[in-house]
Amino acid sequence: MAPATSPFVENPTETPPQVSKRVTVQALVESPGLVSIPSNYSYSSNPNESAASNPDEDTFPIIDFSLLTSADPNQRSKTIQDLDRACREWGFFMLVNHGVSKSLMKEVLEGCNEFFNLPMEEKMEFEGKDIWKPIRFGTGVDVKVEKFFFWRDFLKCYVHPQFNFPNKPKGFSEVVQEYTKRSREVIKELLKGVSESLGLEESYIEKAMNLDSGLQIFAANLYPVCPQPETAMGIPAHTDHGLLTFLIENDIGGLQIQHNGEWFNVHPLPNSFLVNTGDHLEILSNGRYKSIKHRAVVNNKATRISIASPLGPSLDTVVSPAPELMERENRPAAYLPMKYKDFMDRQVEGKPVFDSVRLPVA
Ligand SMILES: O=C(O)CCC(=O)C(=O)O
Ligand SMILES: [Fe+2]
Repeated sequence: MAPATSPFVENPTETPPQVSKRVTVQALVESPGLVSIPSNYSYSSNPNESAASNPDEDTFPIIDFSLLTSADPNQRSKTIQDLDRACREWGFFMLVNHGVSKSLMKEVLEGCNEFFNLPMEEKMEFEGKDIWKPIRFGTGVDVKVEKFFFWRDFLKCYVHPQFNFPNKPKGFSEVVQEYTKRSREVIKELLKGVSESLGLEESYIEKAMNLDSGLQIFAANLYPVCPQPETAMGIPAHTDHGLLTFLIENDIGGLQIQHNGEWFNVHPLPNSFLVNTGDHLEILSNGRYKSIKHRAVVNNKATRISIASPLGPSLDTVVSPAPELMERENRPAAYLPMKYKDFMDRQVEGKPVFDSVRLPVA
């Protein structure tokens, strides 16, 4: 187990000696004369990581939320078709005209910046290893790759069905409560469209996934300026475990997504939400919508902040492919049923959980 003096580990493990006293990336970059990164932040040797290119501007899907909620049935059904294509072909899209105000999004990003700039001892109050801790501050670590550390600090809070958030900086909790409430409403509306795009009744996902007590997380990521950006990694390739994730960032760029086996840089349009499908939408849709791998790289120019807010089923929901879908398509289940909480618990134990629920037909 980690010694008590080195608290910032995402998974219980021994803490590498190189960083035992240097607890966050932010503290590391503030140390005088840092010109190169400590060896256990060095990621370039991983053979699975490859360079990314930019997608053609007009190929990355954009969904106009106002058309999805339009009173004109033709516009709505056309948008549902676009949504289907975006989820099938990319698993990522930009959502525009979503109605969440520009000023609220800006306030949330600024508040996160203020939170990360609080004195260390104030943030330490929220430090912890237990993923079920409702408010958790820490730094990214990968115990599987030789105790490797990522160039990322984070604040992760469970914001629904119960709202948990630090009481500082002053007034920030209220801002985040409003932001997560508004984004949850938009995700729920999108999931109505997704239900229809799967040929299910509009409220299918909401009911089957018990979204009234669905798990929503507010995950703020801080990627400080890195002296050797090509060597470090912000977040390694992963999929998100919920249904849909909303992502915003402070216009710095760094997200890369996998598409047809290649990596692409994604720069969201100003004030848009970047939306991606998660593991449980893949399971529910019996593999029609794949949960797409993505990662965040770092840079040597400016600090990047991103905020991911995924919405998933309620923790006690057992998720399996929608029976109506399997019947209609005459396809067997490609995934085993599993309770959402068990799925998350297993993931933390480092087990390849998504691969273990996926059956050979997927
Ligand atoms: O920072 C980013 O762009 C990605 C963040 C992310 O994938 C996550 O928090 O799950
Ligand atoms: Fe993610």
